[in-house]
Amino acid sequence: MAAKKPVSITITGAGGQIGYALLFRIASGAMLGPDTPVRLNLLEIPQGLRAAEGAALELQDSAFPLLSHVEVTDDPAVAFGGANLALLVGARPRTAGMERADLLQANGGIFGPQGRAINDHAADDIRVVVVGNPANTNALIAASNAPDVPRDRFTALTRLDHNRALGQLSVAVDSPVGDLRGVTIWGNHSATQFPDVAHATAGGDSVPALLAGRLGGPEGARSWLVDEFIPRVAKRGAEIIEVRGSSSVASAASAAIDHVHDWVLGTADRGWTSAGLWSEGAYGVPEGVICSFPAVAEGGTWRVVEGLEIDLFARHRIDASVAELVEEREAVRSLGLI
Ligand SMILES: NC(=O)C1=CN([C@@H]2O[C@H](COP(=O)(O)OP(=O)(O)OC[C@H]3O[C@@H](n4cnc5c(N)ncnc54)[C@H](O)[C@@H]3O)[C@@H](O)[C@H]2O)C=CC1
Ligand SMILES: O=C([O-])CC(=O)C(=O)O
Repeated sequence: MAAKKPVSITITGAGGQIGYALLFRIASGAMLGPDTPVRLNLLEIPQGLRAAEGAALELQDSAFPLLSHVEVTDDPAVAFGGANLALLVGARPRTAGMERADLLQANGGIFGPQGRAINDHAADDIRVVVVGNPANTNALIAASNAPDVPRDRFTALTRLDHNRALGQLSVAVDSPVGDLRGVTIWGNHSATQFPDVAHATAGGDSVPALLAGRLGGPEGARSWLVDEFIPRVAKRGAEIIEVRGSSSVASAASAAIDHVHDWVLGTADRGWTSAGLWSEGAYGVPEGVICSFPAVAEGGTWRVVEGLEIDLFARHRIDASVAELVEEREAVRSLGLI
């Protein structure tokens, strides 16, 4: 049998923390499966090149049978040349005294040029996931600067929020995470996100009913969701920073791998997951923001799961997070970034 052609994967910010947690798992086959060789193109800024080069040395020392080549560069045209997949991790973190507009502008300087480089140099089947924050709006900037690439190839990572929700629910209803279905993260990867369990099941049983059974009825379940579950998931990033002394790294890398794995290989019979996708108007979300939706993937394409009943409580929460996405879009538009 002819050897499979390696999939060319660009990782930006490869010399950073999440990069270091990602590279070895991708090279081991965790993302694309045990029979798909990979070629890794690591993009860094000049200050980050040595760290990326060090990681490349360690990749060589790991002798991964699936790893065909590693390239380290600070030139986006080289890094995205022929790329089939791109994980955009490198971003400008918020520093003391920085307003949101400053952060959006600084990231516009990264994701605009990277979008153009993807447009001009990537392979026709390029698929992009943005991890670097603010992930949804950075993905919007990149997509808007890549007019020749179909919009639905640009996504933002909200799988970490989804996995966090599964982790919390697993404890709350005493069910293995693998038995949980029907959880959704709606909106922005920010504190306004809405982790929604109205349609969730555990081993086939309704999660709202299980919660009510454990928490003294529907009111107890509602209080737990509003006062504990939703804020815990939405603010988990801050909790990790406080406890660990630095932001989520391994869980973020793991979620990025889950996102790409499911996008390329499909969600099959595991039900829906959550992904930040270009809105075409589903659930009343305005077109042209990158919003987290319930989503399944098949044949390399994400599809929003439509037709879910949205009650008034959910509607308010979704609308609030979408309003933030629209505000961010207006801010980057007024800065001339999209
Ligand atoms: N969407 C999500 O669920 C999550 C997102 N994040 C975000 O991921 C991003 C990366 O986090 P870490 O790896 O911990 O940060 P880090 O600071 O350790 O690494 C970032 C790397 O990106 C590089 N970089 C900066 N500008 C670049 C550019 N223009 N091109 C290529 N590389 C560039 C830096 O040199 C650095 O090595 C942050 O924005 C963080 O907020 C973190 C956790 C979860
Ligand atoms: O909160 C942060 O700074 C990092 C992040 O996006 C997360 O952990 O969800």
